[in-house]
Amino acid sequence: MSVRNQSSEQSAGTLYRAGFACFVGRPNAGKSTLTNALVGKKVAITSNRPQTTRHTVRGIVHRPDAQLILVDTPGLHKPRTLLGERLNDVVRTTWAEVDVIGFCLPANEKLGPGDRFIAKELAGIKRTPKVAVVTKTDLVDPKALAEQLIAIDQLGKELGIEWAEIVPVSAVGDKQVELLADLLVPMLPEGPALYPEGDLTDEPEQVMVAELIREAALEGVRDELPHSIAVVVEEMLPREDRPADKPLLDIHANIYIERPSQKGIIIGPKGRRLKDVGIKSRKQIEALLGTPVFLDLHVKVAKDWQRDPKQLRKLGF
Ligand SMILES: Nc1nc2c(ncn2[C@@H]2O[C@H](COP(=O)(O)OP(=O)(O)OP(=O)(O)O)[C@@H](O)[C@H]2O)c(=O)[nH]1
Repeated sequence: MSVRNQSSEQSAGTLYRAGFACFVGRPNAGKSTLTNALVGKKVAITSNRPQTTRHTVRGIVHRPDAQLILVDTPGLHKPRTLLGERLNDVVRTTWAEVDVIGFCLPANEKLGPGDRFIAKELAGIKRTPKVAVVTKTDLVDPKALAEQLIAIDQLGKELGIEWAEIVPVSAVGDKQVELLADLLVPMLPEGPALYPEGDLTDEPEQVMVAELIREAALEGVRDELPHSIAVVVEEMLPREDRPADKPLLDIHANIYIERPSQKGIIIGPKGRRLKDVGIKSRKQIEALLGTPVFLDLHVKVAKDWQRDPKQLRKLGF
């Protein structure tokens, strides 16, 4: 078994690498926290670069030697319906397309049926390297950690998964997060950066909120409006005079389209579509920010915004 510690030798070499990784694992395994720890406070603005990946980019690790792009996969579920099976096909396709998969397993919980279910699926993905990431190591003592490492090693043997690495990390305690990046990078293909460094922002919440609205607004009309919508969050303010246990966040956002003729597509008959976009994205924003939200959406025309540098700047590109 090769378990990596900070003292392990690190990859040398001057080649530049760029590629994709995704973290999988059951709910609460620590995937988001780890992504944030790797990427830092900045998140990717990817709205205008659909050609690079079909997957939602969660964050980009920029390093002198590499660019590691972390993408989201939808969760894998025990399929009970045909739709469930189709969704799982999407997950498998993503797994086969990324350059490396990080399988997150919390150090403080015994391997369970949920982990096994995902591991069995991973075993079917032969070509993509799989790294077992033992998360939340700050919550256990060395003995418990050692036992978990052995259990994961055995799980791999039992299911025929060859772990490229088994790496214990603590995202909260900032232990071995850097090492994890060092181990993932050599698994990426050689090649130039896929995103310019400027594609990062310090305002993750605002950008993510705009991105959620944009996704919802594009749903079902992608063919008609492929890249011609942009969303700008104008204001995010807690509503005044609310009791402390009933906060409300007011969010005002504009959906920009290029031509007046596109307005009808976004708004829909009797405004129904825009209303649905509002309901759907509000739920997701509430889940993201953990607070009730009042979402005020407006549709505006910014003529030919994709071709106008001034407009592009205003729209955050
Ligand atoms: N102590 C400790 N807690 C952690 C660590 N990483 C994550 N957590 C906590 O574990 C919980 C779940 O973490 P998330 O990062 O949201 O897990 P996730 O896998 O993204 O969860 P889903 O979004 O439900 O799939 C949160 O309460 C985190 O604060 C860690 O390194 N140490």
